[in-house]
Amino acid sequence: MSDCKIVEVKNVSFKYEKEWAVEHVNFSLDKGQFVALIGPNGSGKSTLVKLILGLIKPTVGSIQVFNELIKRFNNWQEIGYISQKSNSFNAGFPASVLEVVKSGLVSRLGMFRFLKREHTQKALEALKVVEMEEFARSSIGELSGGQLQRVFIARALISAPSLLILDEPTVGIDAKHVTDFYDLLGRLNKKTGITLLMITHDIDTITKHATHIACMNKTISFHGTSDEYNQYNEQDLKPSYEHMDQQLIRNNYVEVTS
Ligand SMILES: Nc1ncnc2c1ncn2[C@@H]1O[C@H](COP(=O)(O)OP(=O)(O)OP(=O)(O)O)[C@@H](O)[C@H]1O
Repeated sequence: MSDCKIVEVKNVSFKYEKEWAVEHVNFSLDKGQFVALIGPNGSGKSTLVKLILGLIKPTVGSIQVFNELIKRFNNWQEIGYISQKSNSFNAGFPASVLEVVKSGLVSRLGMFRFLKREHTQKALEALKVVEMEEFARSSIGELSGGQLQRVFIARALISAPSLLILDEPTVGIDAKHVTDFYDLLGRLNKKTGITLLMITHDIDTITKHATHIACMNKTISFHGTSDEYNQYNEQDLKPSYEHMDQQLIRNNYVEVTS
């Protein structure tokens, strides 16, 4: 499963104007992994994701996606992205769930060319994957936060990406539905082999679902399997946010452990 590097970040640092937001990051994502990226507020997680998406360029270092340097990569359909902003989607927008999912084809087909019957079929299939097909004809405004996130995943899945990146997708979803949502992502990852990279603050629950955990505080201070992360925890070495702060201050950055 892990024969192909989906993302390879090599010694990347990035600064916005004067402040370094990301420092000396070495990080890779292998095919089929479900990686949770955790770390305190302002630790550079979203910045790392923006770098991987090519939205900003590294100040130092290089990034490859699907074995290609990011500046040469143009197959962006391979990457689905669900941003933090999707949580603030205008629920009053007059569209059905099906229409929202089909809009995921706009970047591939252009506006107004996603209305064919085969595209409706694809949208229904994507909704089935996220267990939301019964809501296809509902208005998007009728859905709960958790249901809305599933619809956004379906919208991302309709163009069949190999990598799906999610930036704090559970903000505003109640605890019970957060677990259901992570269960769904875990099933999606196992069934389809899609690679997942997700920023989250749900440190306590995410190890049950993700295959790997990466901890960030400007640099990557820990990157290993969820079991390795739990062992770290048992030895009372869990890279809690406070611990990560101290490490960062002491060492400036800490070597990746895997
Ligand atoms: N557009 C920007 N211009 C200037 N500074 C920025 C910008 N975006 C982020 N920063 C700064 O870069 C640092 C890293 O921010 P980033 O959003 O990547 O962290 P994060 O770990 O994703 O935080 P959170 O968990 O709160 O979303 C922070 O100090 C932040 O204030």
